[in-house]
Amino acid sequence: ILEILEFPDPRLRTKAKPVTDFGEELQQQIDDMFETMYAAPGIGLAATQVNIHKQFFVIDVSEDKSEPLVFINPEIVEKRGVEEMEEGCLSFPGVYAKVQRANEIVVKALDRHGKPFEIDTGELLAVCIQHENDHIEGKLFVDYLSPLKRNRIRKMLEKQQKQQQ
Ligand SMILES: O=C(O)C[C@@H](Cc1ccccc1)[C@H](O)SCc1ccccc1
Ligand SMILES: [Zn+2]
Repeated sequence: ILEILEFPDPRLRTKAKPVTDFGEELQQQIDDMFETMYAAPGIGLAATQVNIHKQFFVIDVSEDKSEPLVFINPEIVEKRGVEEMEEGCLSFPGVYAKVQRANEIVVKALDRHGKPFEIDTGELLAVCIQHENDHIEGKLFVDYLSPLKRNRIRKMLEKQQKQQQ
């Protein structure tokens, strides 16, 4: 289980680098991220959140952990429509906020063996891909909120973190 960075940790703002080596280290990191995501529990987890600054994330929106997906060096090549969803984030325990995102997207990425693939998807999977893709760009869902709301969330989490020290 990997430790998940919590806002306002500045490392969450790091821009991840493209993956070039698909060897053992990456394979182990992918397995560790799935284990961490399922344990959270969550339906997505980006490498940035566990302080690995490489461009990849894992997702599984299935009910029974049956559809693990790995997106490496992802590129969202098309966005259509708009939908609003109440989002959570493993880096913001207990924080939920409405975010508007495209409701249909086309994504190009590499799988864990470096093989290119493309998917055209919508609904929860599309929202999750956009949420995770933001993470590897150092963008967080609170960036879509007003500065007032973002500061309130920061103060609340800093208070929570002080109590845990
Ligand atoms: O990146 C993360 O922190 C994991 C996120 C992924 C996510 C956020 C918003 C909307 C969809 C996915 C969540 O912690 S996973 C928890 C969750 C579970 C069911 C539905 C929405 C979020
Ligand atoms: Zn998140």
